[in-house]
Amino acid sequence: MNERRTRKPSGGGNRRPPQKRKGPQRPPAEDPARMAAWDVLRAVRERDAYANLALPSLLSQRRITGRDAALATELTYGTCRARGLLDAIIGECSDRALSDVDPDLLDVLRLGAYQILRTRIPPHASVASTVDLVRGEGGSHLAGFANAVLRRISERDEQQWIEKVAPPVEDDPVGHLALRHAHPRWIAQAFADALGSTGDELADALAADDARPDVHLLARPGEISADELAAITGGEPAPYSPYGVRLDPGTGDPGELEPVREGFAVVQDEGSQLAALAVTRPQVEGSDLRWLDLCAGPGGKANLLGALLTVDGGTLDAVEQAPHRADLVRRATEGLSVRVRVDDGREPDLEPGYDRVLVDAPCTGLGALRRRPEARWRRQPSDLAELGRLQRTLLLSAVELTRPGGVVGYVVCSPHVSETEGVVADVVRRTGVRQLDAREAFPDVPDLGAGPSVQLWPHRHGTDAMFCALFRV
Ligand SMILES: C[S@@+](CC[C@H](N)C(=O)[O-])C[C@H]1O[C@@H](n2cnc3c(N)ncnc32)[C@H](O)[C@@H]1O
Repeated sequence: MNERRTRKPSGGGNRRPPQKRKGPQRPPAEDPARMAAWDVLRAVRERDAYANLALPSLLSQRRITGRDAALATELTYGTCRARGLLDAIIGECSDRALSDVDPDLLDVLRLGAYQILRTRIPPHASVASTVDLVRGEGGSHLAGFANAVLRRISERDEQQWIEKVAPPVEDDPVGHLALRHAHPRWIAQAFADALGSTGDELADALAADDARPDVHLLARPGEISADELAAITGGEPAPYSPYGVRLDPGTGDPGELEPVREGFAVVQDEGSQLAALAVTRPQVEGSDLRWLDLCAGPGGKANLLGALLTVDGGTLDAVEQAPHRADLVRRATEGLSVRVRVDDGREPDLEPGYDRVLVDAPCTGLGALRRRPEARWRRQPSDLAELGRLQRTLLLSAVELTRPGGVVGYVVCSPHVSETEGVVADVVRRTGVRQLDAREAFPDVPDLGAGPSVQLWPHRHGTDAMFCALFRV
């Protein structure tokens, strides 16, 4: 093998870093798609920006549309998702530790590596276009470093790199699958614990979690039926939610659809619809017109519950601690019989005696990683302890606020057992509240496991990984 090609290139650390770019205001470059992707990667790293908010706003500021916008989207989201896998491979191809490589340069190497390994762009074009970016921003010596690293990466395809850098599946199945599907190990382990699998099902779950999710709409009850909405939007009725519509992947921006602009429909994952509906399913004796949503912002489930209750003549109280998120709830539930309150759900200033209470608790969001490309690399296991305390306290508060015979639903968008079964077991032990078989509240949904709680999964149900437990007070 050619010695120059096998020698690990060094660079970045002691040399002049790429000039700081001036952010979104700078004029579009010759390669607007890649430049936009690079700028968003930097905003994610430096400012903790959300890629799925930063990118659309930057595309619109720079008037990037059509194929360039599609390419920028693919490169930005794909690179954010695959970061851990890309870093492992880049690390193999550089003689410097990644921590010694200038962070801007590392971002562009990730962008180049992603193109080489996970797109149909020919490897030589991926290398050349990335090196051009570096040359334009950082000068020729850094371009040389980038060229050497990326050319080494292009000597193998993704499968071959995984075989080289991942731990052997026989020694460490979770570690192997985590790297193969570009997830942090602790998250792959959390999925494995929840599924009871370190084999094929874990691989399916991680693969589905690494894919672009379908977009679902909620047809607002009382406004439009799912069949009508599907006919207007060209989507199809969702498999399980009577109010859900699954959009065709080529539909474009769902916010531009007429029924969404006019407020007859909103974007909402089918799993969220099912979890909200589950709280309405168990029978309660006597009055059933006073419901509470204890963690309501930004108002997705309050919208569905409020619409159902408005049709029946009841009222939903929607509590949200953050004022700006309470505003979102107000907007989402305009025209419905919903009272929005800014309050702390742990000790709200409310009259107890609700017929149904939903606790859609703050959580790690490990069940919706598909929707936030960078989220899997930002979350930390240390987030769990504080969230766990909050989740327990909110669920205990919900039990206190519910009348005897009423129903409480505990929902999190996470399969992590410490946020799901751990919280449920603790609250059942402390209060003696009776857990219901939540599977009965998900009619016609297959593969719900042994119960009594329900855990939805992208690979089984095509939804986010929502967890739902139901209780009778
Ligand atoms: C998972 S989100 C709820 C999503 C919402 N149910 C929906 O479907 O759109 C959790 C919400 O709880 C809010 N929250 C956090 N701590 C709270 C507290 N102590 N009391 C009330 N709300 C709280 C957060 O600001 C966040 O908006």
